[in-house]
Amino acid sequence: MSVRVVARIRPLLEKELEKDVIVRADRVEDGKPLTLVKIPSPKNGAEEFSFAFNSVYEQSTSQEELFTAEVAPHMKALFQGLDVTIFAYGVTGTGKTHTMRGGLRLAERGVIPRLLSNVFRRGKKIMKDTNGATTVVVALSYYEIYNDKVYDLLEPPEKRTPAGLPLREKDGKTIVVGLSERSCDDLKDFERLYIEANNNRVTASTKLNAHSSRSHAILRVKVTQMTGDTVKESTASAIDLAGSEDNRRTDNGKERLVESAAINKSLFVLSQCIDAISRGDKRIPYRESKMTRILSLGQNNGITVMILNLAPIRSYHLDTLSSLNVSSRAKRIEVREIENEIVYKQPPRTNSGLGGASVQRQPLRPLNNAHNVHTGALAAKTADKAEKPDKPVKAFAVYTDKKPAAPARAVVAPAANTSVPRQPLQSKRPSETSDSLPRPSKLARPTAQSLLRLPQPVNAVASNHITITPDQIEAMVEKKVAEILATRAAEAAAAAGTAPQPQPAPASEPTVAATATPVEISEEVKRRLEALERRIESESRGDNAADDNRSEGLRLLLQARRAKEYGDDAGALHLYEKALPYFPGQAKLLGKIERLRVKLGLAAAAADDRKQRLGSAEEDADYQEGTEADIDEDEDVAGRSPARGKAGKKRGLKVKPVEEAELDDPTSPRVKQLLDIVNSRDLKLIKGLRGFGAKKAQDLVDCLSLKGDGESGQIESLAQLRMLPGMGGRTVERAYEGLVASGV
Ligand SMILES: Nc1ncnc2c1ncn2[C@@H]1O[C@H](COP(=O)(O)OP(=O)(O)OP(=O)(O)O)[C@@H](O)[C@H]1O
Repeated sequence: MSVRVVARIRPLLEKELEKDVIVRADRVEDGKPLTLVKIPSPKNGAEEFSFAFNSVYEQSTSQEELFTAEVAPHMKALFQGLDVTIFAYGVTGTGKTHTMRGGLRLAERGVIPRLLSNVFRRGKKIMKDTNGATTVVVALSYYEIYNDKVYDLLEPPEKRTPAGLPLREKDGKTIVVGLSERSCDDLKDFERLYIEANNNRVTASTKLNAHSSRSHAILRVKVTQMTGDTVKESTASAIDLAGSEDNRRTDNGKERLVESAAINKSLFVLSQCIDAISRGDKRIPYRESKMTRILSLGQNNGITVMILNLAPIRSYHLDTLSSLNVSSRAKRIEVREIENEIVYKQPPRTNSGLGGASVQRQPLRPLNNAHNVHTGALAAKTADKAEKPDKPVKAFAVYTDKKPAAPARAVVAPAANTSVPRQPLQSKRPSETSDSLPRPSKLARPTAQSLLRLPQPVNAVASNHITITPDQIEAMVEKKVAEILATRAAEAAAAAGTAPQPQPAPASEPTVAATATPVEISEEVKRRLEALERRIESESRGDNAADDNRSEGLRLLLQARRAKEYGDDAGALHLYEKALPYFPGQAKLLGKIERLRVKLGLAAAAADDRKQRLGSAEEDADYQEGTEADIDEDEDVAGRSPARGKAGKKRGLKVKPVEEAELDDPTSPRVKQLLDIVNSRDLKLIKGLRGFGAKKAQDLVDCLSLKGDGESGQIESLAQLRMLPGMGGRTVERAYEGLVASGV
């Protein structure tokens, strides 16, 4: 299966104002097609996020242009036996129904009527070209998923049962039991059926959209080609998903809230599936909602086009960012398309009810790299034809266009946060390099520069690797530490009513200031340097995963926020904790974690943790400022919540902070004990580690089992453990501290 992800920005509606437009389409460079969506940071309007897609369609794009570019190229594939799925995703009121169904006027017709028109035309042509030797039959099924129940839209509403139609797994496929199917001879037939069926669809008025679709609508167009004894069957599915919405913005009543919770939950599961697939997880949670079960993203074969609908205005800001993040993950899903097999009439092929998955599902094979390319021969061919000479960018990236803050400093060249594209590596596969479009660089872990909050160099955009030397790092760290210690000393002196300490050395002198004792400084410097070296070391390993860290962190935060909205506090906590390594020491994030832990009755550990973390959090707060960990709504961590009070009281429980050297000593009994537990791959034992919930433990076991059973499958050191997906420094430290505290 290949997934092509495109974005469409809808025009302004009546009453919407040009001055509120914040979303725009852009290109990587002049002369290239539109492939970027740009949107300002909600925290800092001067900073802009960019999301890259296979294609971006701006406000003025007509229905015909979208269809011609995104759907028409796959019609040939449909008749060659590939399943084609087109789905519209986005917040309510962003134009999904307009895109899929469209208006009544000819020019306003959306993807669905155009697709049907194309299918009938091609079908007739095939029959004519083969002098009737091949017969093409088109059949429709159309149903909706409303409040996680499936209803047949081709049947009158009175026939609906409260429980809806059941789903069943059969031969590895999900089928809707009892779904009707109508054969359809021409466009007129289709229009009659479709209009009638749409009257059965649940829509309602919300504050955001007067005719909001409250259900996911799935139209399956089954194309059966019969030549002699052979039958080739393929399905085009067009899916108009219900809009995700923020209930705080909709003033929804009880009924709407229930609907909305069901919609949001299924879309949340969809985003989790997309994430799981793009991470290469073995377990894809698609069974957790009917919509994802039916959509079978990650299970089906063929071609998928995901159209992300976006509203251009400010009132959708956070929702738009959230959708952009989800679709960005979808863009990384890439597996080979498989043509549906040809079957022979004897015995005749049974109708699947779902139509689409007429062959056994083939599990997704995610790409090892983070690029989305059409590797399938067919897709490559269509892509070549459709996209030459301006093939859309093949890589997905999220990055900010931070404006240079200060004059250039020659010493440091930043690794990321640039809007200037990076040249593709020569070693890449031809399909990745052939489009010759440069790939914009992504946000990575904080660079040495950002860690120290040095001014951005003017020439930042021209560079994409670290050129900082160890001596320079040392000088900078020492300078920064000296400044911090001096400030603290001054504050302490002021608080104690003693004379103020001297100010730190001027910025031009990257040496230790004379405000703290040499012993204090060298220990502090050593600790910071080691931490910094580890970070730089992992960064300079240069793997693509590190390159994605920031966007991964953002994604986790957005997911956590959603989980919280659904009342899934445990899930939210887990996701916030997973996000923490990407925003180490981020005060607000720590606050959210702490509050959730308290809420979930994990107060003691929260207090413990908080105290452990605060030391570095306070120091790090300045360079972390403005990271997207702040993206959501909660008040500052230093806040006055009862949680903090409670946590504060339990501080006596804190164990002695772990020395870094201790953690890196493989002969330390605790380190050995922790490694033994990890290497046992025993879920129960791992779950018993501090900071490990069921999910994290399962993730670790899954990850270890991927490494195999041989010697190489063993984790030899905590440094190695830290590098595993989902682990990170804090997790390992906490697990270690837990063992120390329990004194086992
Ligand atoms: N490309 C477009 N051109 C003109 N009007 C558009 C376009 N896209 C959307 N609209 C208009 O915007 C409004 C909202 O669109 P639509 O109902 O399709 O949103 P939706 O995403 O399907 O919302 P929901 O999820 O609530 O069903 C409609 O009035 C629609 O006509």
